[in-house]
Amino acid sequence: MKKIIGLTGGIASGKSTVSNWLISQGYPVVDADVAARKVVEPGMPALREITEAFGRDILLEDGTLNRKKLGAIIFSDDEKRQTLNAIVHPAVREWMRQETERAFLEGTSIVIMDIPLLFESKLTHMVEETILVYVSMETQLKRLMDRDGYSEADALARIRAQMPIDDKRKLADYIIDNNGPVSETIEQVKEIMKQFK
Ligand SMILES: CC(C)(COP(=O)(O)OP(=O)(O)OC[C@H]1O[C@@H](n2cnc3c(N)ncnc32)[C@H](O)[C@@H]1O)[C@@H](O)C(=O)NCCC(=O)NCCS
Ligand SMILES: Nc1ncnc2c1ncn2[C@@H]1O[C@H](COP(=O)(O)OP(=O)(O)OP(=O)(O)O)[C@@H](O)[C@H]1O
Repeated sequence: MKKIIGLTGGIASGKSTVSNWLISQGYPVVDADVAARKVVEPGMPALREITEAFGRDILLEDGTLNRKKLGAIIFSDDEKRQTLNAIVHPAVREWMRQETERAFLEGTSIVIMDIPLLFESKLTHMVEETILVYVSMETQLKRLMDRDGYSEADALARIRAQMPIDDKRKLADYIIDNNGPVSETIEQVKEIMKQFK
């Protein structure tokens, strides 16, 4: 039986911490953030569309996307974020579908899709089960600022660009509480994964 599990959470909630452990255990993880980088590489149609919408100044000198600049624009402007999403998300979905198909062809029975915007983008139809990596907003803000060095205002803008993580709790099939130490988080992941064996 083939199964696709959606792993989600808010920004800096600990998805990579969980998915890195799953990868270390041999589970195939298809990551939407990786997809979102692949589909805007030089030469890809989405990058051309981004330069048409945001201007050529959105590129670095070597022709790659200036992610820092684009992030500063889209996390402070809902309309511009929607413009970017409309360009990038269809290509991300297609890449995710292909990678998942490839993993199944290689013989796996479970694929984990790591999708930060699983609920916001209404992508639950792509998966059979949903796992939320949960932290309180306080922990989320602190970890985001510590990891990426954002000011509180910049970190809050990123958090507010997503569905409040407390609302995601109501939508998820499984919830992993990542407020404590990583070891406790991994114990919870192990318990959940037992059910899919
Ligand atoms: C704006 C961009 C260039 C900023 O790049 P940067 O390297 O700083 O961030 P990165 O891509 O690593 O994303 C970090 C996190 O930000 C959050 N995030 C990214 N894009 C969005 C968005 N459009 N809306 C809400 N949250 C987002 C996610 O939690 C993600 O895990 C980049 O995030 C992007 O291209 N976003 C649009 C694609 C997208 O929606 N990606 C999220 C998964 S599909
Ligand atoms: N249980 C924990 N205790 C302490 N720090 C943690 C814990 N879990 C994650 N972190 C740290 O918090 C930060 C965010 O975690 P991680 O990068 O896994 O989140 P993410 O959800 O993948 O983020 P993003 O949405 O930005 O991709 C990282 O610096 C990570 O090392």
